[in-house]
This record gives sequence, structure tokens and C-alpha cells, in this order.
Amino acid sequence: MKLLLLGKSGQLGWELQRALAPLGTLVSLDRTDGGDLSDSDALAATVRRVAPEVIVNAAAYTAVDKAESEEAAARQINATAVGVLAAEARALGALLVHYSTDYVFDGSGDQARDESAATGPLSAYGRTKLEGERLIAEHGADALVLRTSWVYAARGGNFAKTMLRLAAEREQLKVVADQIGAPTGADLLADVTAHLVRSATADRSLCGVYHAVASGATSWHQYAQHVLRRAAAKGVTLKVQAEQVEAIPTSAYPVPAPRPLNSRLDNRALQSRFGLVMPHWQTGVDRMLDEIL
Ligand SMILES: NC(=O)C1=CN([C@@H]2O[C@H](COP(=O)(O)OP(=O)(O)OC[C@H]3O[C@@H](n4cnc5c(N)ncnc54)[C@H](OP(=O)(O)O)[C@@H]3O)[C@@H](O)[C@H]2O)C=CC1
Ligand SMILES: Cc1cn([C@H]2C[C@H](O)[C@@H](COP(=O)(O)OP(=O)(O)O[C@H]3O[C@@H](C)C(=O)[C@@H](O)[C@H]3O)O2)c(=O)[nH]c1=O
Ligand SMILES: [Mg+2]
Repeated sequence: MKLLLLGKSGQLGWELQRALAPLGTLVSLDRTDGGDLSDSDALAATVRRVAPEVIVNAAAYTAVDKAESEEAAARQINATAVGVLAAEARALGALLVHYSTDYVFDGSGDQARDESAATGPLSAYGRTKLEGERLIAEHGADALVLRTSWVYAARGGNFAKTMLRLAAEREQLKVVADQIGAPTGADLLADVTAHLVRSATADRSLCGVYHAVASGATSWHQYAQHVLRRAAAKGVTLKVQAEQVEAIPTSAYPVPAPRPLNSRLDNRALQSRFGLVMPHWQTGVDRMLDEIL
């Protein structure tokens, strides 16, 4: 089997390079070597040249606040280019694997949302990611669209690493306590992707949209505290201790892009349809911290 991976250098792309390797011949690209999603024509030409049986797209415009002032750029990467991949996948008869986000939802209520829940993005990032999902559906490509949340990895930038840095530099740390979701490891997501690719290439009826998140839920505030507690236990010197992190409401942290308050995603369909178990979010976070600290 021939696979094409786009966005090989991101948090998820890096883990996918590892997880997809045993499935076949893997061609991994980033924007510097033919996999630039800002150039639709070049992207289409690349897919035709490689002619893969599976396309895995880990590239995205993920700067949530910046997207508010650069929506056109975000749309090109998160939607238009995804439409190109879907059209090329359809023409090749290839399976397309793509990632989406909790930010396609408005975050109302306090229940976990399943795949059929109504969308309602609050931000430019969320809107463009939803447009990407819709273009895949419109092109009729066989696809796995995996909505995930709060992604972290040992390699790359993420909230956990930001908290470790700020707690070492600053005297004070304030973190929102009313946004709830599940931190999900790029390593877990990559391994799950490999399982799904094996299953869905053998049985295309498994294609669809799935919520692919770790189990359990937490607030960004509790997540920050958890990270700092583990770091302190490992002897890392911090100026702000876990107990000193101030819990604030979203209204006290003004940023350009509104975030959903309730980012809980129901991962039961993914687990039951593919016979997988999604571990609790703390399992993966602790493993990542053991690796980087
Ligand atoms: N990070 C998160 O918290 C979440 C992410 N997701 C989704 O998961 C997927 C993977 O995200 P993650 O790995 O965390 O994101 P990262 O930001 O770590 O990686 C995104 C990658 O996309 C690349 N990229 C950006 N623009 C282009 C372009 N024009 N052409 C080619 N590559 C480009 C970036 O390259 P460069 O570094 O050169 O810009 C980077 O390597 C995305 O679809 C994202 O929307 C969903 C929920 C949460
Ligand atoms: C740095 C910092 C952030 N925050 C808040 C801002 C925000 O509400 C929350 C998390 O901050 P981030 O900048 O990591 O948030 P953000 O970049 O919005 O994270 C999102 O990225 C995209 C790509 C996704 O798809 C989402 O699932 C989600 O992971 O914490 C604080 O309250 N205090 C702080 O000191
Ligand atoms: Mg961010």
C-alpha cells in the first residue's frame, strides 16, 4: 500500500511518520518539498504524481487567534486545499484521512457531543475547519474525518509546554477554568489512525466522521495544575506552583478568537466501531511529561 502524508513536521505529522510507516510505502511531505497547501495546483499535481491509495492530511492552519485576522489564509489551508485533496482522492479511488476539531461546535451545554450533533463554530479557525469537513463530504471521497481536541506532543508547541515555560518564568499564572475538554496525545491519535486506515481500506463502509479524543475531561486550569504538579514532583524548579495557578473565567482572558466552553466530544462510536479503547487523558499527558522532563 502506498500512503501520502501531508504536514509531516507538525505535532501529529511527526507521530504519523512513525505510526504509518509499517503500513506500506510512505511518502511524507511538508510545505518545503511539494506538500504546500497554500498552492492548490501544485498540491493536486503532487497527489497525481505520488498516486497514493491513502492520503493522510495532518497539515493545518492552527493559529486560532491569528486566524481571526487571516481568515482567507486559514481558509486556503483548512478548507480549499482539503477540497483539492478530496477531489484527487475521489479521482484516484484513494482513502482520505483528515483531522478536524472541537472548535466546529459552539460549546453550549455540559454534555459530550456525538458525531451527529449540530455544529456552530465561534471562530475563524472553527469555521474554516468545518468548511474543510463539508468539502470532503461534497466531493464524495471515501474519508475518515477525525475530530480531536487539545492536541499535545513531546515534539512541537502546545498548552502543556507553554504552562511549563510560563511557570518557570513568571511570578503569576492565570488560567481559564470554565472551558472543558480532553487533552489528546498526537501519539495516540497517530496510532489510532493506523488502526483505522487498516480497517477502512479493507471495509470502506467504515468511512465517516468520528470523535477521536482521549477519555475523561478537564479544564485548562486543572490541566495546567496537573502538568505543574508532575513537573514539581520530578524536581523541576518552578516560580508558580500548581496550587498557585489562579482559576479565572473565560471573560477574564480576552483573546481575538472565542473558544467553546464545552469541548467534550463523545468518543464511543470510534471505540465501538473499530474495537479500540481510548485511554484517559492523564495517561498520555503523564507519558509525555516523563519523556520531556
Ligand atoms: N493542535 C491542536 O490542539 C488541535 C489540532 N487539531 C487538528 O489536528 C491536526 C494536526 O494538528 P497539529 O499537529 O496539532 O498542528 P501543528 O500546528 O503542530 O501542525 C500543523 C502543521 O501544518 C503545517 N502547515 C501549515 N500551513 C501549511 C501549508 N501551507 N502547507 C503545508 N503545511 C502547512 C505546519 O507547518 P509549519 O510549521 O511549516 O507552519 C505544521 O507542520 C490539524 O488538522 C488540526 O486542525 C484538532 C484539534 C486540536
Ligand atoms: C497561555 C494561556 C492560555 N490560557 C487559555 C487560552 C485558551 O482558552 C486556553 C488554551 O490556550 P491555547 O492557546 O492552547 O488554546 P488554543 O490554541 O485555542 O487550543 C486549540 O487549538 C486548536 C488548534 C484546536 O483545535 C483546539 O482543540 C485547541 O487545542 O487557555 C489561559 O487562560 N492562560 C494562559 O496563560
Ligand atoms: Mg494554540
